[in-house]
Amino acid sequence: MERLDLNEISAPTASAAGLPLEIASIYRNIIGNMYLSPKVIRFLIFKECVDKLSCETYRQYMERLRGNSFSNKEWKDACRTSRQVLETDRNPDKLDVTDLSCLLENILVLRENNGTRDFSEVLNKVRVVKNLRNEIMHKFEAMVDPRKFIDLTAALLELIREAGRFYSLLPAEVEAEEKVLNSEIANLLVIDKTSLFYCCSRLAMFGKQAVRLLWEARLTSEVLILSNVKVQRQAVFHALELMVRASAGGKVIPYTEIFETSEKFLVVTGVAGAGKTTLVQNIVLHFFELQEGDADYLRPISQVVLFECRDRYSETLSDVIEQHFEDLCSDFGNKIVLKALLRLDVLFIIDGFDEVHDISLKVVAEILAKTWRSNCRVLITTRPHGLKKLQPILLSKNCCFSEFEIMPLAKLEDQLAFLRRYEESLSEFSQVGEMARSFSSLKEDVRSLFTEPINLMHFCDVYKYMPEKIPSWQTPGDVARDILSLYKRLVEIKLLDSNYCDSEDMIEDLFAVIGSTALELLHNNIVTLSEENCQYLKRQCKLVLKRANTTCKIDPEIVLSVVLKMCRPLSGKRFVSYSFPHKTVQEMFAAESIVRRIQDSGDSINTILGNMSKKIAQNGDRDSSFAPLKRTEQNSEQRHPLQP
Ligand SMILES: Nc1ncnc2c1ncn2[C@@H]1O[C@H](COP(=O)(O)OP(=O)(O)OP(=O)(O)O)[C@@H](O)[C@H]1O
Repeated sequence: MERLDLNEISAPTASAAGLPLEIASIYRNIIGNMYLSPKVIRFLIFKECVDKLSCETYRQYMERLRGNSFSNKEWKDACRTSRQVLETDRNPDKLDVTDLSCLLENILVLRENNGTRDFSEVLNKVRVVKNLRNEIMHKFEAMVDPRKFIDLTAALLELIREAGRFYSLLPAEVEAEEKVLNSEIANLLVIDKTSLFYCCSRLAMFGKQAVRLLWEARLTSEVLILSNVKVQRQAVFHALELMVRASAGGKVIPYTEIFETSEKFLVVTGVAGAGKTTLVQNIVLHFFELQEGDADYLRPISQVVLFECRDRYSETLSDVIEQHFEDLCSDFGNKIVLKALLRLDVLFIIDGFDEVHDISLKVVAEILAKTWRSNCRVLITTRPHGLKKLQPILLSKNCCFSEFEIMPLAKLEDQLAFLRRYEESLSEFSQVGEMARSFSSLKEDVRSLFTEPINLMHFCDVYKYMPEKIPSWQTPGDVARDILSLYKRLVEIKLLDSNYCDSEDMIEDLFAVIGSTALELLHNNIVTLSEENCQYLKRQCKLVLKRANTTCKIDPEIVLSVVLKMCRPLSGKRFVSYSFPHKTVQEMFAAESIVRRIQDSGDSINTILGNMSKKIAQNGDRDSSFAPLKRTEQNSEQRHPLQP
């Protein structure tokens, strides 16, 4: 049985000690499924595969039995999620119940050519063990139920006896196997705190709570991009549809069905603002509700780990694990917790692969390398262009994946349903239905611009702050122009609040500075600003304000608080950072900056971007205001520097 180094763990926490019955049941059920069941099925595998050569992988062995090679499709259909381990492994030691039962079933079927052996009873008994595994590992109620362990051990003893009958073993051999099993069962009356399974048990018991603590408050509500109004994410969530790419020929499915595919790796693509991040955040929230009976599609998932590729602080997977399971990591150490996690059915979510940088790429690579042979699943979201970089990485790590694309909200009825949810949640819209009505009055070609949630969100903002603009929209270009002027209007309102009236030129200059910053950041693939980055931007704005020579004193923070939002760190050990309210907003500012430069200098986009690259290459990180975030000690007080 797998043991921990005693030096690696400290005493259990009081909470574990306070729940001895539950933890004891979980511990036994975990050992039953992760150790005893594989051991018994392996006993049958050894009997069945006496002619297997040690140098053969299981795929090669099966191909020898059937006399020819499997096509890729045949292999996938025969072995589903186990196909990669069975393709590479040569002995059954590292295979779990799912892999072992799949292997045994395939071999029995392959050998059955002359119909002389009736193996249906053996298979039935293996299936009982496998089903118990799935029930226990996927349902917390089953995992804490001590009767499940009794059922499992009875099923395992039955399986040994059936093996005796099927392989005509000597009674002494069967009895010896039963005796070993019974004594291992008896040993489980005492919890071995040095066993990896104990760490798995603690994770099963407390892991979800820890993840909930980290994410729930962050994800439950959404602050709307411009209005600073909070809505409940699940109340406004519009269930998106996804298109299955490649072999499935463009079938459209509800997002909850993506987990039904046999691939462990799921890639969800979507254009800017299509709703990728919102989708995964909604999935995480659903995961917390599992106990209440909702979200059955997440049943097979026992833990969730969410990693955002824009994260510039987590250097290893171990850092990510520590953020999620801080207490368990301090009891067992990060490495052990990660090792235990990989034995459970974890869903790793990697959000925004298109934003990946050198540091986060290492974390992504580690997740892929460590999960491909486990029962974990990995859901990755990316804008479509990120796929070019992602695909070769997935293939090099042996990760077969299914690809899904978020469908645009093309039908008017869907767009209206989307808007109505927000309208109903925003109490400030006194007359619910008015915003949707205003939307339906748009010209068809203008309306067809609003196929992504982010655009509908912008519609909500324009409707709130500049409803008079909407009837004048004739072309898609009119909409884009007004969304940016909306930001200018908001800054203007803020400045008016500070008694500053003559602001038009100055706002243009401020936006030029912000736009050029947004562009430089994007050029470096940076969507998260450090406090230093922010201070730099503030200094630039101060220069503009100084040049404007105003009589009243204006704090640049007033302006920046409209265009940047604070991102709270995931753990107290990390630092506050800032970002534009949405990447698409940063892109709008950057795009305007390019247009301004083209108008001023007549240069092409390529020349402008080429000059930026040259400047960065000449200066290196030394002078770049947007070098990767630095690890500096942070003030304990996390004040938004943009908020006076
Ligand atoms: N399914 C949805 N239901 C309700 N609102 C949504 C939904 N999807 C997205 N939104 C709204 O649209 C905004 C943009 O969506 P989101 O950030 O999820 O897009 P994205 O595809 O991750 O964008 P990007 O590629 O630019 O990072 C969200 O902040 C949210 O307000």
